[in-house]
Amino acid sequence: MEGALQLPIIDLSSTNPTSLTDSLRKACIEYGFFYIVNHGVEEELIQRVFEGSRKFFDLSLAEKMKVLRKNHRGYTPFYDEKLDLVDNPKGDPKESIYFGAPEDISLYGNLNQWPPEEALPCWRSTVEEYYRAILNLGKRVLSLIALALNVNEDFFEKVGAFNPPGALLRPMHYPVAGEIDYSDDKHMHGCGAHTDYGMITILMTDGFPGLQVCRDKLQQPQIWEDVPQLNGGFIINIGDMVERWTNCLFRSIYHRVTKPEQERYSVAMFFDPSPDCVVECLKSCCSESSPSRFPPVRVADYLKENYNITYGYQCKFLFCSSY
Ligand SMILES: O=C(O)CCC(=O)C(=O)O
Ligand SMILES: [Fe+2]
Repeated sequence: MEGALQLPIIDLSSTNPTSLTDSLRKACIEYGFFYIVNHGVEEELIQRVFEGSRKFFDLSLAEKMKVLRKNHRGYTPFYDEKLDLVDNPKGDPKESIYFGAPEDISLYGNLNQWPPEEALPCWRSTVEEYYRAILNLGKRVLSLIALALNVNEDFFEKVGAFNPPGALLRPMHYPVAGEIDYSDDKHMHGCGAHTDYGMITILMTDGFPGLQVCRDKLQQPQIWEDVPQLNGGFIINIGDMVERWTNCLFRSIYHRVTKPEQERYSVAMFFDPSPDCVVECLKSCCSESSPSRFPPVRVADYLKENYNITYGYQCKFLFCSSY
């Protein structure tokens, strides 16, 4: 642990659009991580999501296993996700649950999975309300990111990134020693080092520390800096897809969560573009002297490859629109 990082704070209530997009551009280039404040999401809704999430993870393992992840929606038990096989060879000692868009009705119906309403009253309505609020916020942030890249503000809509919606909401729980045996691996982290695969991630934590970033993964020894929760703010990071669109101008930064000293909860929304969207370097981000570093990629192919590595399975249904 090398100390806390002073991340840029982007104030969405700013009445000066040029200074807003300028500061956002700088934040995406220099850090790939930033806070947003005055975002319009009610504190009361955030508290309800955390309260429901604690109650969900408090259910018995047998109850949680009834909503075990299928088609990339549902409960992911401890050690299911393998993000860093060096430090966390058994997988990450955290549990989580994935939700897709409430409106995402596939051939198989809505794929989200819910425990019975009696077991967890109002959980479904709270999660759906939060999903819609963060989806709107994410669309707003992505339109500002588009302006910061000097493309039209509806760029991400126009390339089909939201049609159908690919964003996944994921409440997470990091237990303390006792519930999890950390003793056999002293380097183990709550969440192994990784980058996020999508466009952006919008994260809220319960305020307990743990999140760290490594701004230069090639530098040895690596320097990991703490990212504290900012009161009233969301933490946003750039994902691999925006890094590829911008030819590494906007950076998808390695991050992890340390072994928790207190029980810790967080809720992330991953803005993955739609499966059939093709991500290709923006013209303004490459030239003869600085050619594109990545070939165009179909989002379904990129996500499939990465989810297969981290979960070790074929995620067919996640991409059912493309089969
Ligand atoms: O729980 C956190 O603070 C971050 C988790 C994370 O980075 C992820 O799930 O991708
Ligand atoms: Fe992440």
